Amino acid sequence: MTAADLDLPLIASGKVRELYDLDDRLLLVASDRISTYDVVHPNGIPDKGKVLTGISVFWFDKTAHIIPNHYISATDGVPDKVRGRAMVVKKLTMLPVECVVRGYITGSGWKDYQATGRVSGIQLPPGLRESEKLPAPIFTPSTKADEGHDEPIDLERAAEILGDRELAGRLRDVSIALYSHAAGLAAERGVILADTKFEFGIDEADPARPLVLGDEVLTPDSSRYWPVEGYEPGHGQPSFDKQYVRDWASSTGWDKAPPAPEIPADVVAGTRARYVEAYELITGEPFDGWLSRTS
Ligand SMILES: N#Cc1c(N)ncnc1-c1cnn(Cc2cccc(F)c2)c1
Repeated sequence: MTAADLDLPLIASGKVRELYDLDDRLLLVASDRISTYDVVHPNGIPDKGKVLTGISVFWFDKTAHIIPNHYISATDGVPDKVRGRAMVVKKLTMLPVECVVRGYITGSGWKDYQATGRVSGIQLPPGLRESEKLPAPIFTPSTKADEGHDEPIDLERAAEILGDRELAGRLRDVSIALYSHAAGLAAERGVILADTKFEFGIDEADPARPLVLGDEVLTPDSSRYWPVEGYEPGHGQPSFDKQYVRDWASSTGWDKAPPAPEIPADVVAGTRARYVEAYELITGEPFDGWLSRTS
């Protein structure tokens, strides 16, 4: 699968997203590409990009009272070719720290905890089980790696990288406030928000140089969502959106090294259904509503 190939200057491209230049703004495009075990499959999931964009727009609206964000529009200025899966956003000076908040101990955090009893330098109580809810959400920042995985850092190192101890503390406080608010709303809808990653920037176009929430926000690609039904500490939890395709990938005997296998039509359809279900559970709205609002 290729990038959206728009007649716009491409600024950046990730595994599943592209960023285009609109002079004083940017166009953030979510593709239908899907990666499992950090490898992108040759065929995508129809409407995945639209689901993730719709979820971001939902959360930008629900969190704007906590911190301003870069979202401008999902219609005005969006080329027809990517309508519904692209956002016009403010051009920010992005901060070089990934702001991860964990409400549950899992993934790389679980591995660090098993090895050291700590995550990103934060001492946790002994005896926690995998996937257990933490006594309180923790801020576990990481550096942005160009290749490979981001490196976990503690708050002091984040302050050094930012060159601003107060800003590091603000990123921690705002990230935890955003996570806690979103986790509360998700819980009301029967979904556990286990952890998430925020990215922030400075809006230099504003004389006040405010801190602004950027990137995608609280999507299944930047977060771990688990169904409350069946939640059980002591082992890994099924990913709300990707478990279906991960289970298939594991059943094929694929060694998880590139190239990733082509996803069969039935697994594509089942995965699309999980993404649409995630949109409707998280937002409380029918997915068709997003498509009609942006078509
Ligand atoms: N969001 C945002 C943003 C902004 N509002 N202003 C300036 N820069 C960025 C920006 C730069 N890199 N990224 C990550 C990224 C996102 C999407 C696709 C990619 F390839 C890479 C985000």
